[in-house]
Amino acid sequence: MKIQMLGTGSAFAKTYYNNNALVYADDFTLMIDCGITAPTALHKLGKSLNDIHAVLITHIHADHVGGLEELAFRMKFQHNRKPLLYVPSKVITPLWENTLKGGLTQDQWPSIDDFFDVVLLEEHVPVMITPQLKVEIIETPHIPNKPSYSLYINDRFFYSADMQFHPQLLHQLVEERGCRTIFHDCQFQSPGVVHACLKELLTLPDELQKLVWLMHYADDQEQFKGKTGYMRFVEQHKIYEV
Ligand SMILES: Nc1ccn([C@@H]2O[C@@H]3COP(=O)(O)O[C@H]3[C@H]2O)c(=O)n1
Ligand SMILES: [Zn+2]
Ligand SMILES: [Zn+2]
Repeated sequence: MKIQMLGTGSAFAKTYYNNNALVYADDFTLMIDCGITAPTALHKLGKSLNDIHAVLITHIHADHVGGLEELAFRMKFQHNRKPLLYVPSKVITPLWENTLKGGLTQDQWPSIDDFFDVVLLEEHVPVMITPQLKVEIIETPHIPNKPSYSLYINDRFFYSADMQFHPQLLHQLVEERGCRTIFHDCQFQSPGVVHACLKELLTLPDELQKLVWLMHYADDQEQFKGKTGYMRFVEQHKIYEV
């Protein structure tokens, strides 16, 4: 499979788009998260919303779901179809009740099912989105009592959504589950609190750092080139085979 970040920016970055991704497999395009800037980033890449077959949501911060209202309305009015929406079961109610309902609902469309074909995801139950795209959600710590999920794809690629530093999970994925590439959010400022910060990620052993690519970074990313140990930066819009 291939992955192309629509953006690699932190929630408040202004020179990078929101940390959302396009995953390509079997002529199918899955968007991972759809933040405020996702429609603009797609436009910048010359892609139509109609090129997106499905969207997967990790948690309900606006840099991950703020573009869903536009996506839902434009799919309905311009493309006359309902996109597939993969959502962890613990996230579906807050996504509709706390994020989308206010803007989307009207008399004849009272429910999220009027806009999306929803597929609920459960931990430990991988889903075959296409024959070449297997996705498993892993609940990872981000904000207390707000469910947030990272992804383990095709038994070899870990995509953190927004998560606190969790070295045990990274070790387990690499040493016990065959993980070969890790895309990880990274906050430059310490302490991380709700994200892994660079200082924490630099405590990972060299062999693990070599698998790590940093994303979800702030506007001052350039200043940190050469200061990330063996970890590399993901570049937005570049296509990676993983
Ligand atoms: N307790 C919190 C909650 C939020 N935040 C900031 O708000 C951002 C929301 O999107 P994010 O990408 O999860 O990053 C969060 C923090 O920058 C934070 O720093 N501390
Ligand atoms: Zn975020
Ligand atoms: Zn978040």
